[in-house]
Amino acid sequence: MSDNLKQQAAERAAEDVISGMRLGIGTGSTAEFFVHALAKRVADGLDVIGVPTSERTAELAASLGIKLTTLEELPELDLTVDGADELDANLALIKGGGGALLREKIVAAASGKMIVIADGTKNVDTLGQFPLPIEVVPFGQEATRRAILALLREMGLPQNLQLRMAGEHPFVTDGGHHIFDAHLLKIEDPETLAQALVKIPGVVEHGLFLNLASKAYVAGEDGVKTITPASM
Ligand SMILES: O=C(CO)[C@H](O)[C@H](O)COP(=O)(O)O
Repeated sequence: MSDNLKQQAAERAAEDVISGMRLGIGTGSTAEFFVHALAKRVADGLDVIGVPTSERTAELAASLGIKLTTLEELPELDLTVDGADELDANLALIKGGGGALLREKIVAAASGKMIVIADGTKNVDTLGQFPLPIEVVPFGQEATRRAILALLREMGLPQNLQLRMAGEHPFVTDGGHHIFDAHLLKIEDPETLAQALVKIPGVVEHGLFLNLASKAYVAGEDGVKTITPASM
């Protein structure tokens, strides 16, 4: 069922794409539905060029005949369409469940607009039930972990960090980094946390996407709802 809802949200976003657009293309199962919907429109003559946010998305999009380039070649994009692990009413997001948060954030920030696509289970009042991914450089990782724990303690947040694993080894991102998943339960002040995390040496990026999304299509039993942030 949730797959069907993801597909509905993705297909709605594909309708917003017009010929000539330079597109950021997200990562994850919902984004994959978007890639399929986009590919159908490309087969019907839509002329777009995409920058994928992961190797996985690049492979799928290329196999379906979507023209691709890199952010080096095309550093300014019109629109990024991507999934999310959580979104609140203001379109603050947690992303990175699929491990692509760094490229996803760079691509979203280089885009004039970002549309989030999700099924209704991703909608939350307060971010934090989904563990917050924090991408770190492997060098000195234990020192970085301790610095993150000290910050969480200072902010009165649970000090529960898990190194993401892929079988017996740490999960490695497309950028060659590792990920700590922070189980925080409720992030009451995402702005302060976001600003403090990036100041820690060794932290490359985190999965709080704030003031990046301009619109979300969220699919539920009663159809696809459009959400825009109250503050924008
Ligand atoms: O941030 C992401 C990948 O890094 C994904 O967008 C997020 O994990 C949602 O994935 P899915 O659409 O499979 O539920």
